[in-house]
Amino acid sequence: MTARPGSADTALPTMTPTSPDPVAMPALPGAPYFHWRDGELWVEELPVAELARAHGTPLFVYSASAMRDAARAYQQALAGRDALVCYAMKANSTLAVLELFARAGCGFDIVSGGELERALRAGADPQRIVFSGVGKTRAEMRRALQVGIGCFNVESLAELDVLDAVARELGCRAPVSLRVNPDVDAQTHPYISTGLRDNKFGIPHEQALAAYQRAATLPGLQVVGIDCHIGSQITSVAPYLDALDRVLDLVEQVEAAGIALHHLDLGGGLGITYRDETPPAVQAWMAALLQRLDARGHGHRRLLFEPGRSLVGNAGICVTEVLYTKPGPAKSFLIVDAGMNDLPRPAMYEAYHAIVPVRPRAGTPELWDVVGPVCESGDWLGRDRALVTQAGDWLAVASAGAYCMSMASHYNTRGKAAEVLVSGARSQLIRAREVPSDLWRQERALALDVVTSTRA
Ligand SMILES: Cc1ncc(COP(=O)(O)O)c(C=O)c1O
Ligand SMILES: N[C@@H](CCCC[NH3+])C(=O)O
Repeated sequence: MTARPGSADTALPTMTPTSPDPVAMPALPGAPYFHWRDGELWVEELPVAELARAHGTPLFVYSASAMRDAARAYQQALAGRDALVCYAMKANSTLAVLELFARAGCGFDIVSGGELERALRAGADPQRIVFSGVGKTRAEMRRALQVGIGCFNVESLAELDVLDAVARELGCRAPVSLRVNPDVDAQTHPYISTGLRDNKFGIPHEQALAAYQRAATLPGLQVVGIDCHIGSQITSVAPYLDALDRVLDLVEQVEAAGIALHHLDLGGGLGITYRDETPPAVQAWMAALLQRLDARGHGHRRLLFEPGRSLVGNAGICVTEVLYTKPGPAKSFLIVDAGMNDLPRPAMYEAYHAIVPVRPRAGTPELWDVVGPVCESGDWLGRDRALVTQAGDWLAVASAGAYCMSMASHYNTRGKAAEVLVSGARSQLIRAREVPSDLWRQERALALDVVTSTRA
């Protein structure tokens, strides 16, 4: 009987083993960078088990080649255009990952002062940074202006006025795009849709022309472009084309009003395969956008993109150890050492991640709920997964490169996991595992006299 990571995974393509495997396994979504060799899971030219043994678990393992190739796919699809890929670093903001993308020629999309400092620390060129987000503070604006960032993606009229004031205080002009909310359904999970009129993001497209006219009158602002990001994990081209049409309608109106727009920022959001989704390849998706741009006479414009998930999502896995098996009358649980604090996506969005044994065993699979050690019933990583496993085994949670470590928390005073980056047959620890004292480093012992004894 073939061990499978879950009945739904049967939709994944079957991979030809490089040598006779004791147990044939379907390809992971992160293939070919994560692949089966000699009956176990490998990342590039290293066995995953070797990394787990060396660094312990939970452990995030990333493929540098997967990240580099993903960035290259964008750059190749944009070859011959004046374009910049700004990695949306919220997807995975570990410094070494940022350094990798900076060296690959990417800029960055940031959403906080913290992300700005991380990007600078990683060697980012401030001119290649765009600053999105609905709640930028004055202090964040000031710092971004002082370091000379490329563009603020302004998300409300109120923010325009504040940015104008901050820039004038500093005696400079802030480069701005307005983030337009085109009211387009991205057909994704409601929590990660951002381009509908009900969402908090962007300036409603009906108000955008007036907003541009206002921006053009403010002396602290320099209008440079237009921006639109409609959501995340988008798996079809149609919503992008709808949004692009709305953006181009606006570009034409804004320029007819005498306001020049230098660049178009078309955001990020391209989806990846977690289970059986079939998002368009970057090349095909981009070709459709470029064709529409050309057809409408805007092909000469500078283009910015803000991809996150599609650059890193399938470039990472999380390796976790089975601590206990807990068969029960209603449900059988595999209790593993990674929890919702490490991998929040299932708890937050009921998201699916494939889960496979690092060293598959032969046998008859049983159905398990894979759960973490955190004291919440929502602390699950996978439900009803068909697995052959036992305590002490390592499991790999696939597609864990995006929105896992960057959304990890310290809940239950659990330190964050370690991270390893692999390139060929070499690996580097890029984040050491946190120890408890790391977690209370900023806390202070009680000094106030607030406790009176309740004892008689
Ligand atoms: C403004 C902005 N740009 C880019 C992204 C990146 O999205 P994704 O990771 O889906 O490519 C996001 C997240 O949805 C975002 O909010
Ligand atoms: N955190 C989400 C994506 C949100 C993108 C941010 N705008 C996820 O894990 O899928």
